[in-house]
Amino acid sequence: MADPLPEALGPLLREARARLVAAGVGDPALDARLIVEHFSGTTRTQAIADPERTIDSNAIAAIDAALGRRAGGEPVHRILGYREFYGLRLSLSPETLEPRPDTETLVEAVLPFVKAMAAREGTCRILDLGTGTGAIALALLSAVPAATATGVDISAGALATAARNAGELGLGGRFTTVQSDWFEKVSGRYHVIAANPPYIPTRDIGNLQDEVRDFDPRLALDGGVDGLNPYRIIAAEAARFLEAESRIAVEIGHTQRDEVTDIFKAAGYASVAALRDLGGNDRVLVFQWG
Ligand SMILES: C[S@@+](CC[C@H](N)C(=O)[O-])C[C@H]1O[C@@H](n2cnc3c(N)ncnc32)[C@H](O)[C@@H]1O
Repeated sequence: MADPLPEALGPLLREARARLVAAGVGDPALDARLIVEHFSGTTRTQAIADPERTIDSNAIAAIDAALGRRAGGEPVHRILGYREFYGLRLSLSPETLEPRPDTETLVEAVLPFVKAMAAREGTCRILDLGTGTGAIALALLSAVPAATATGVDISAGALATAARNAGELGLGGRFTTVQSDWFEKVSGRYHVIAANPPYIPTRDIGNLQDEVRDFDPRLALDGGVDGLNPYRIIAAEAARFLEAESRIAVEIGHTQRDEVTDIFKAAGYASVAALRDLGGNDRVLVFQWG
């Protein structure tokens, strides 16, 4: 059994880190800091300025349990219950994918268009297909006060989390949710459709990192036999829900650029942009309709 954790903040952080190092965790210093700060309600500045500060026993017990979970392989943001995305704190639930920094590339890709549409038309209607935590829609709404968004997901649990996130961020008045199998229950027309659909081929799910395979919902990962099924459905049906001069932007797996481009071009869309993520991988494709 591990030694009891120290009560003073500085030594507590050091011991937390040592436990995660011993467990072989990838970024032990960062994860130890996130866990200690979250459960003790302290900040990085306090750890530097006041390392002798005493942490109460309830917080120590919570940190102890959280370190055990992290050492056992649970992703740190699942333990904290939230993840930052585009500067927004988004709550997670078992039904939601953890939003990833790569997906911020999609937000950046359509943001200028959303801003321009809102300036020209007084609004910009956004449809976020497979919204999960609401990450993409809420990031765009937070940046463009005149925009509105509809978040679609097949998972009722994900939509409940997205609606809660919208409310907590003060964006609930401009965000609605629709439980739907892609476009089945969707109505209206939109200036922007954004989607980060499941795109992992079914046979590759077993080879994903443990933290992804065991903790992100399978519904958020599995894109069918070749990983491209959701793109085929979206490309075939989106036109009926798009305004003239609109945009559709999709996140892709890093090897899928040509295949997904072909799917959208064959359905009548024109390619507008292809963007790479911070790691230099192909990540986002933007198409125009009309
Ligand atoms: C890769 S996750 C993306 C979540 C979020 N948009 C993000 O970027 O973090 C894909 C999402 O699509 C949803 N989904 C899967 N199949 C769907 C379907 N047939 N219709 C609607 N949503 C679906 C999943 O529940 C999941 O929330």
